Amino acid sequence: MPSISSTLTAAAVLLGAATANPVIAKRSFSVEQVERGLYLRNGAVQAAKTYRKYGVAVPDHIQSAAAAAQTGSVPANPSDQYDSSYLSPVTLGNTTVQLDFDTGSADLWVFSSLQASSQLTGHDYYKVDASKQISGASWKITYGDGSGAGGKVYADKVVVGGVTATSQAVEAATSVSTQFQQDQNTDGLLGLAFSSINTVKPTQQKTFFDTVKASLAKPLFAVTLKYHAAGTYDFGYIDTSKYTGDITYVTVSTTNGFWEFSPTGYYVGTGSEVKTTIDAIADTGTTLVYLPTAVVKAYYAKVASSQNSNTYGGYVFPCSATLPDFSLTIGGAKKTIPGKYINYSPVETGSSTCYGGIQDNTGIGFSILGDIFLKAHYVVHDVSSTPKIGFAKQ
Ligand SMILES: Cc1noc(C)c1CN(C)Cc1cc2n(n1)CCN(c1cc(N)ncn1)C2
Repeated sequence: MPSISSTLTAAAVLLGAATANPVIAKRSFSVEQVERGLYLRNGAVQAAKTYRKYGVAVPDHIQSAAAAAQTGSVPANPSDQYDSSYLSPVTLGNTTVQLDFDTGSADLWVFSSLQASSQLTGHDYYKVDASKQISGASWKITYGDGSGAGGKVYADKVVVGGVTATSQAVEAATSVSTQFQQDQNTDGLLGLAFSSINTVKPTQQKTFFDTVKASLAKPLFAVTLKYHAAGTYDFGYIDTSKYTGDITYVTVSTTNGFWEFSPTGYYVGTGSEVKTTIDAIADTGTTLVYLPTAVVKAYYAKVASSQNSNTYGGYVFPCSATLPDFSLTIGGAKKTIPGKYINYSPVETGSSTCYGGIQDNTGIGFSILGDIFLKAHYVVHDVSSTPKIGFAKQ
């Protein structure tokens, strides 16, 4: 078996012989170096990798630090038969509650012993400990649908799927809006947007992900919401068993505190691409998809007997309708919502008129890719360098 170097030499000679001119022309070229963004990775994990790469025993202190790199997974359970929201178990101090993980907000808040007991019926709630209170801190949040809550702030241990934040800001409610009072499934929210939109005053607090990201094996979380079934939120790792094909990544703008990016076109059913730039956020806390008027009109033009109803406040159609798929172009790749996911629910229990999962974004100021879109994809939220979001088909 010839040595590698002799083979390479022979190849070089052959290559040389292949050119007509016996003197190999001298060419020059330069490679421009581009400074890369900050790579936030778990140092011990990277160091251990390097030792292993060169066959060197990993020192114990690096081994144990790398071993300490956290990963975890928690279920995302539909709150009702229509996937109105998804709930995940979280342990705050020594109480486990069911929280709505919300990539569209940045407050971790929970029903608490600060509320009137009449508001706590049917809920698990956080029993505050005055010794853990963050003195002088308060919070107040209002969501896009007008619901909201407010209260005081405590620093406590928070565990999500085994990932532990030893001291996390826990926002204990003193009051919640009627939408939350009437929803006995939701004990609060865990915000996964950027901490720049956290509402705690006078000192803004970090999200759970911001608190733990440096301790994670990889500074990312992945969302697998499902159609009428339990999915997962994974922290610190990518689970290749949860998707098919490639993950398409796009850089996000964090200017508004959201996972915000711009699809460059859309498809209705088997139609051809309509190229148009759409400013959108990925938002697990929003049930439906909200898109520009023209896009929504083009979609329902292909749904027989659909109408934009003043009575029901949005596009409705016969529950028996066959709905076309809807796709967006993200990072040059076509990302599809199956038509059946776009039949959200009957407008009222027992009605044969159904409410669309795609609605008009008028008045919002941007588009929202809520659960109806997200439940068809494996969605990676990665802050290892410039924040980016990745979509793969489930
Ligand atoms: C939602 C929902 N839909 O049917 C039910 C039941 C619920 C849950 N229930 C009514 C209570 C409720 C209201 C809201 N949520 N939960 C989640 C936070 N909300 C958001 C988040 C966000 N990123 N963007 C807009 N709003 C509003």
